[in-house]
Amino acid sequence: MTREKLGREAAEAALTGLDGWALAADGASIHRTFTFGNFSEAFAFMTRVALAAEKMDHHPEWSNVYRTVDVTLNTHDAGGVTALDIDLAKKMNRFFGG
Ligand SMILES: C[C@H](O)[C@H](O)[C@H]1CNC2=NC(N)=NC(=O)C2=N1
Repeated sequence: MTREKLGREAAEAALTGLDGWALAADGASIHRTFTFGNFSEAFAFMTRVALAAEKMDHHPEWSNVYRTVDVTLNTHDAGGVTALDIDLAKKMNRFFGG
């Protein structure tokens, strides 16, 4: 099940090969900071992610300052990290990579 909470080891294993993402100290969320060339690039990324997130019905907790976007992902119902978070993190990395 995609909404099944991943334990610390499973979450860490899922993050290997996912550039830039780290598990929070409490194991309940994953984080990445994306840095762009300028604000327009950062906002374009957020727009693409927002549309994908809405389709998934899975939404990032994020903030944007100028050309950086800080992202936290978790699954509220599960109270931690699930495959949905890993899927959204992968999509973000793909959008970031071009
Ligand atoms: C009802 C709706 O499916 C839920 O509230 C969705 C919406 N977006 C969500 N986004 C995230 N990140 N975690 C969730 O658990 C979540 N739940």
